[in-house]
Amino acid sequence: MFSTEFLDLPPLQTAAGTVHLPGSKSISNRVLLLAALSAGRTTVHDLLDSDDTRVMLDALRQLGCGVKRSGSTAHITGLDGRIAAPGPLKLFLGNAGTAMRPLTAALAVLGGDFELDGVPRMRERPIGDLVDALRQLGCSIEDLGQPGYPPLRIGRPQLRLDAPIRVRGDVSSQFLTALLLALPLVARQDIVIEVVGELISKPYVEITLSLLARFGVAVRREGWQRFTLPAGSRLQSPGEIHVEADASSASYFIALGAIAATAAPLRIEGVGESSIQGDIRFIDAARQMGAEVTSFANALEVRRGAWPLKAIDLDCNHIPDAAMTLAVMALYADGTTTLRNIASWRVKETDRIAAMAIELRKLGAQVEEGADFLRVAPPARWRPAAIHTYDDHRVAMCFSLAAFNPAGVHVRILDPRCVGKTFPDYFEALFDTARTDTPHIPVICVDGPTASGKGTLASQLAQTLGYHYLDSGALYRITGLAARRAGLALDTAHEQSIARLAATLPVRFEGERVILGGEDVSEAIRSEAAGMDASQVSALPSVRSALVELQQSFRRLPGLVADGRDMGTVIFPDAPLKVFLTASAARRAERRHKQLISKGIPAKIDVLRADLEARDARDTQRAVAPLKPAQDALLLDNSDQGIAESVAQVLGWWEDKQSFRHA
Ligand SMILES: Nc1ncnc2c1ncn2[C@@H]1O[C@H](COP(=O)(O)OP(=O)(O)O)[C@@H](O)[C@H]1O
Ligand SMILES: Nc1ccn([C@@H]2O[C@H](COP(=O)(O)OP(=O)(O)O)[C@@H](O)[C@H]2O)c(=O)n1
Repeated sequence: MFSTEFLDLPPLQTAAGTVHLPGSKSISNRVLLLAALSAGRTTVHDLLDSDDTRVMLDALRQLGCGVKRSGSTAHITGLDGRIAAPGPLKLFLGNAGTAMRPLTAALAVLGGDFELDGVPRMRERPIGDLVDALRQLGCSIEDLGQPGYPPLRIGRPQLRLDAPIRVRGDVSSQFLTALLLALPLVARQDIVIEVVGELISKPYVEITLSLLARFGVAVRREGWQRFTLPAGSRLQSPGEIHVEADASSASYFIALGAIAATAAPLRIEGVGESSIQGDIRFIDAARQMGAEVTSFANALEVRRGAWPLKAIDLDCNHIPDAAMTLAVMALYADGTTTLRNIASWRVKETDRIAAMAIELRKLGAQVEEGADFLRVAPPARWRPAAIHTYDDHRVAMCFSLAAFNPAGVHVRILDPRCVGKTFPDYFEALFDTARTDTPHIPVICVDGPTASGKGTLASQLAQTLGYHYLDSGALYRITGLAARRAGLALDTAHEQSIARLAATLPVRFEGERVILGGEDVSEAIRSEAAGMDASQVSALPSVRSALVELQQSFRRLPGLVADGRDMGTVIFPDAPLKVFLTASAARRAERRHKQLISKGIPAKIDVLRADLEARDARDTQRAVAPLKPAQDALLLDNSDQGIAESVAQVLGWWEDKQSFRHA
């Protein structure tokens, strides 16, 4: 997840490959409970890994259900309607409404001695309407705290199933869902549920009904008011079941395919067109705009069809969340797009109609907004923009698609971490599938002599910007180490052998750790001796060229900060910002001394200074890629600067180069 203040998207051009969407939370927890209550063993694929699903799995284990989990797959051995561990048992359900409500209903009709509780916030979330409905049925439920709220104690019921059960539908559809999931357990006769008040969130009840059907229970429905569980209903495992990905999350990648999958389709795994989620109908709208969508059992393939996209005029009431993505697709259309019947946008995470209008205008679009519509005409001239995201994950995700604009203007997404609500790795998934010509991928180079603070500065810049980081010195250090271990003297006589080693280094970077052939060498390469060895191998021209490609391969979306000696002069000559960092020899020796002592490595300041001057001399005098500022480098002497000051200075230079500074 990107937790930076902002994320700059360079111009993106095409899209390809495969994206795996995270599973839907509401489907995950329903499937787990149904699998646990049914007869037979169920393999659940693509389960969402989140707090709420972990809570549900723990509770099911406590109830004696067989649960085996490996990665995103879970094997559940169902209880076949009988609770193996009827208590006394205390179940802690965190803040998971999708666990608390249906478990309360299921345990209450089956009976036992259970106490259900959660975090303090859970004790503030109402459950009284469900409890009332269950009591009408003859369930024994005691309020242990404030009436109508958890914690609850559940005892043994005296079930009366002949009269219709009345449940309120206008507070939360989860109460109805809980009854629908639980009552098949006791359907010795037809059981009727009547909804009081206008049922909200109907698509979620659709999901419940559709999952019940997968588990062998066909609920009869009269409108949204009356539901009947037929006598003899029994939950039966379907064997295997896939948890669908969130269909509204899919919308960003369906749009991505429509806009940018020009050579081959973009594959979206986790959801197919036969999805039980209402938002999947986004596909129809995308097709109307020109997308070519092929659907598979649990995947979609999308490619660009009509281009430019076709403007549409659409009632979006049935896809309120996913429709926001259409507003950004409209930027690429051949005319004016109108999205109607979207009044609910005004009361979501933010006033989404207003937010979309403001941000689309920043990019140069002409936008008209009404109480319940949005009309978008594509920009005559695209403008770079810093997109405000209003703590709304969907604003952040859909505006990322503006980075494909044909003018190649940059797009800045402010507060990108807001995507965490539904899709924490959204931007990672985007960067995995988006393609752009290498020169578009920004690189900041930080070159300079040893102990000037390059590594410190470069890694902090990378962290602030959410960019990748290349410590090129580490590659020379690793080469030096590998050569030593191979028994090679680090001289010209062995240049070709060392170069061959360098070209095939089995090296992996795992965060701060450096792994060479399975061994963690992060410490070993940091010694001063390893630095001297690095300096020697780095003077060998064949070794330098052997490492060029590896270094350039670090230039990946969304950008790179690279530190070394020749980043700006040789490896990334086209980098938009090059910094040459220096400090006096005395200051550098002091810094290195402090650094080594703090790591418990003994060191003498005058020896360090002599070493670093020797290294400076070798680095600056070697024939190939000597240490020197690139012609277009900005010089920074940080002898009298603290770290934060150097970082701020360079970030200031970077901002000066950004076109949307004043956007
Ligand atoms: N501007 C600075 N002011 C003071 N100390 C610094 C500054 N930049 C870096 N340092 C310290 O100097 C030491 C060497 O920095 P490092 O980033 O390892 O240098 P390099 O990568 O250039 O060899 C580190 O302990 C770091 O904390
Ligand atoms: N791009 C680079 C990076 C490092 N090097 C060499 O590799 C050695 C170790 O690099 P480093 O950046 O880890 O060293 P320090 O600056 O931290 O001492 C340097 O002394 C340089 O001789 C290089 O030649 N070119």
